[in-house]
Amino acid sequence: MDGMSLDELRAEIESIDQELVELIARRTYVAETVADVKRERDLPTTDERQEERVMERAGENAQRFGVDDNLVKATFRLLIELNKVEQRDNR
Ligand SMILES: C=C(O[C@@H]1C=C(C(=O)O)C=C[C@H]1O)C(=O)O
Repeated sequence: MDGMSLDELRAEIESIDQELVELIARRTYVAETVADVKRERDLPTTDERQEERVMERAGENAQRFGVDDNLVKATFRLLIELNKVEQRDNR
């Protein structure tokens, strides 16, 4: 990163942002498929134990990569909530 111009650094962020959106789209798509399975089995949208596992993993991965775990956990909290809104809308 050292020695890169402001424009080059911003181009790098733009490319990362695109990857992030692609990953969010993939996560949302899989969660929609999870919702289909739940609907078939008459299971509730929310699974608190699974949410705890996801949040714990998020914290562990944040530490592994040396980023603030509150930031990472807040991001995952939002992703989970958005998925549940989407799952409920599709019921
Ligand atoms: C996707 C699921 O549905 C909900 C959303 C979750 C998520 O976004 O990670 C986790 C648990 C559920 O409350 C699931 O059960 O796996």
